[in-house]
Amino acid sequence: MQLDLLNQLRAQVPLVVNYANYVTPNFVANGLNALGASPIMTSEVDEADDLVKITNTVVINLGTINHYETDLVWQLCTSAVKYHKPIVLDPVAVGATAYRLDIAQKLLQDFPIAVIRGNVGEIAALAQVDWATKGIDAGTGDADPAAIAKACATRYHNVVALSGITDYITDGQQLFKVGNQTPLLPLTVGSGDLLSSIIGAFVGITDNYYEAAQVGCAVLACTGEIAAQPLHSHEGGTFAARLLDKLTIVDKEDILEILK
Ligand SMILES: Nc1ncnc2c1ncn2[C@@H]1O[C@H](COP(=O)(O)OP(=O)(O)O)[C@@H](O)[C@H]1O
Ligand SMILES: Cc1ncsc1CCOP(=O)(O)O
Ligand SMILES: [Mg+2]
Repeated sequence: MQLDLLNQLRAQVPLVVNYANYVTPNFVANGLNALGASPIMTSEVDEADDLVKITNTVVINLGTINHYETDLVWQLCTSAVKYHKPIVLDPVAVGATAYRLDIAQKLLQDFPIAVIRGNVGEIAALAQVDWATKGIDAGTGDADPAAIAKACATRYHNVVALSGITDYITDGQQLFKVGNQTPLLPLTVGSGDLLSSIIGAFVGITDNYYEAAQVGCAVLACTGEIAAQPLHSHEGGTFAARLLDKLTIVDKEDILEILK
């Protein structure tokens, strides 16, 4: 795993344009900023091309997608192709409604999405694997998450980061797992959104999107473990603040010391 990407990120301060949902943008922006990237959220189609021209990456989060903003999303992705900028997709709750699934599938059909980051319910929906999805959460099913992730990456010819108690990162062939975890991460609404944008920041500084996704998952999972260490299982609010504190100072050595 190329953990040197963390030092590279802090040296390069990649700009990450986020089409964010309206629930967690502040947490995502603060998390990116704490890690050393430079976030910008936008909701204006008339500035999309100018923003993408100067960005490292475009992150599309479908958490609160709506028919007023589909033109903005398509413009951000069209400009990303024009300026050869990678796109990361977070298909929030894509299995919950036909509307969300349709939008996600059209995006994947129309644009070369570099990385899809989602929980198992979301990735299963895109891979068309049976799974009982539950809104924004992972839901339940029998299929093997690693196989679901591989099926999704193979279908869309990209990298998939399937997050969960273990994170599975795959390009359809290779598979990498991150075993570090704390229950306080899934307890924090927005931790998945932040993970997608952190992966976006790493994708913005290397052409090896498979490596970038591995490092993004390892950084959040390990920093989460470090932040959670002194806390009780109900202290999600304190955890979110401590996570931002630790993202500011976590380094390659901290991660290598505990990486599982
Ligand atoms: N059951 C779990 N136990 C511990 N960590 C988890 C669990 N599920 C997800 N995570 C971690 O929480 C973070 C957010 O992932 P996840 O909750 O899967 O995304 P989302 O919020 O989009 O559903 C990731 O770092 C992931 O590794
Ligand atoms: C609750 C909610 N509703 C639409 S987006 C969103 C936040 C999802 O955040 P995450 O996927 O990181 O838990
Ligand atoms: Mg999510």
